[in-house]
Amino acid sequence: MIGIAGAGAFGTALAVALATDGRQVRLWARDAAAREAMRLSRSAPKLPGIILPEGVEIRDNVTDLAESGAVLLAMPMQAMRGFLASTPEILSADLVACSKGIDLTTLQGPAEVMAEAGAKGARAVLTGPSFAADIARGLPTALTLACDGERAETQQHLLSTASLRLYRTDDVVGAQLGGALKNVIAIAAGLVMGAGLGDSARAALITRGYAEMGRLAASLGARPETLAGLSGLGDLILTCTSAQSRNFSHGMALGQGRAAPVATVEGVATARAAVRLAEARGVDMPVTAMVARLVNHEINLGDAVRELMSRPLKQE
Ligand SMILES: NC(=O)C1=CN([C@@H]2O[C@H](COP(=O)(O)OP(=O)(O)OC[C@H]3O[C@@H](n4cnc5c(N)ncnc54)[C@H](O)[C@@H]3O)[C@@H](O)[C@H]2O)C=CC1
Ligand SMILES: O=C(CO)COP(=O)(O)O
Repeated sequence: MIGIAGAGAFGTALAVALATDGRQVRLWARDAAAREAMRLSRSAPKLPGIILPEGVEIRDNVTDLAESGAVLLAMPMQAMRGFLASTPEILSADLVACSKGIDLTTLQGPAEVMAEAGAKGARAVLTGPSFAADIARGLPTALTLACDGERAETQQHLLSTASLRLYRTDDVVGAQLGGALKNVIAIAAGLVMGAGLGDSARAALITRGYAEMGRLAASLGARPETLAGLSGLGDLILTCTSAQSRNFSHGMALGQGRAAPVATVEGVATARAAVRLAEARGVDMPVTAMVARLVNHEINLGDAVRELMSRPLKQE
C-alpha cells in the first residue's frame, strides 16, 4: 500500500498511475470538502476527464497513511516543513518527497527538510520531467528517484509502473536541486517567449541557465552527471518548452504584461532562495538573480534584458 499526502494535480496523478498498475493507494487531501467531492465524483478538479481507479481510497485521516510502504509528499515545497511538523505520526514511514523547490526559511531541499523534521524511515526525492496530466493519462514517463539509503531499490520497484519508469540515483542533492532550479529558468524562458524575444533567446537562456544550475549544484556537492540527467536537463527541456508548465506560463504572462493566473508556481520562491544560496557560496547566477528581481518587481523586463546582454564578455 502507498500513501499520498496532498491531492493536488501531482499527488492525484501519481495515485491514478499507481492504482492503474494494481497498487492500493491511500490519498489524503487536507480540505474536507475536496475529499468528499473526490469520493463522490471519483474525479479531481485539477485532472479533468480522469476517473480515479478503484484502488484509490480517499482517506480523511492523514495518520492512516503511516502504515504504508511509502508516503509520498505531494504538496508545494513551502508547505512541507509545516506539514511534517503537524503530522509527526507519519515520520516513522519511508517518505518520498515529490515537491520541487527550496524551503525559503531554512534554504533546505526536501531531503534535509524531512531529515530535520525527524523522519525515521528512508528519505527519497521523486523528481524529473513529468506533467501530472501526462502521468494521469498513462503516457510514458521517466523519473528520477533519489535516495542514498539501502531502501532505494525497494522504493524504486514499489513506485515504478508500466508507464512510470523510475531511474535511481544516490545523488540526492543533485536531483533535488535540478528539479528546483529548472523552475526558475522556466519562468525566464516564459518571460522571453511572452515578450516576443524569440526562440534563439530562449535557447541561450536554457543553456546559460543550465550552466548556472550546475555551478550552484556543484558548490553544494552535487555530481555534474546528475544535472545532465532527467532531474536537471530533462526537466529543464520539458518545462522551458511547454505551455503546460505553470512556471513557463507564469513567465509568459509577465512577459506579456498581464496578470499571471493563480497556481502553484514553485520557481518564484525558489528564485529568491537560490539567490541567497548563491550569494553565500559566491556562485554567479545571473539568470536566476534576474528572475528574482523580476518577480520581486525590482526591475522591468526591458532593463533586465539590457543588463544581461551588457555583462562583460567572457569565455563559455
Ligand atoms: N503538477 C505537476 O505536473 C507536477 C508537480 N510537481 C511538484 O509537486 C508539488 C505539488 O504540485 P501540484 O500537485 O501540481 O500542486 P497543486 O497546486 O495542484 O496541489 C497542491 C496540493 O497541496 C495541498 N497543500 C497545500 N498546502 C498544504 C499543506 N500545508 N498541507 C497539506 N497539503 C497542502 C493543496 O491543498 C493541494 O491539494 C510541487 O512542488 C510541484 O513542483 C512535480 C512534478 C509534476
Ligand atoms: O515539474 C513539472 C514538470 O516536470 C511541472 O512543471 P510546472 O510546475 O511548471 O507545471
